[in-house]
Amino acid sequence: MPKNEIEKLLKNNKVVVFMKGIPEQPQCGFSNAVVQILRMHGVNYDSHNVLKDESLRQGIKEYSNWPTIPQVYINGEFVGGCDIMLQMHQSGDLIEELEKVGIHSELLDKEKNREGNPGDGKK
Ligand SMILES: N[C@@H](CCC(=O)N[C@@H](CS)C(=O)NCC(=O)O)C(=O)O
Ligand code: FES
Repeated sequence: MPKNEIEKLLKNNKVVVFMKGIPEQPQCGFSNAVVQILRMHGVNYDSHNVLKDESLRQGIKEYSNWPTIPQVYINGEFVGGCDIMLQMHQSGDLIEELEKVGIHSELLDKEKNREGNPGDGKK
């Protein structure tokens, strides 16, 4: 798939995921991990199933110069695959990156509620 076609896909949503399968039924553990992470943050995103489109499967790897699927894009920029998303999730960087593009992570609200909730066992 040519670069300009991919750019069109990237413009459709702030968060775009290229994966194997669909969010409701990922076809690979790596794609599933990314879906689970985004779900935890309550992020709305576009997803594209590369297993249904061989030219997309190859095209997206050339576009990002990244050899594997899944691939997550925020504001049209390649962010990473499964390992990077997991790291960013664990470090808190993902919340920050989402915030930068005006997406408020649901996980942030949950953390705040915990801190502000007396009797939750936290000191
Ligand atoms: N370590 C990778 C795991 C993803 C991965 O290894 N994907 C492989 C197997 S699903 C892949 O896309 N291979 C090329 C292909 O299937 O086109 C990550 O962080 O995303
Ligand atoms: S499809 Fe086999 S590891 Fe992803």
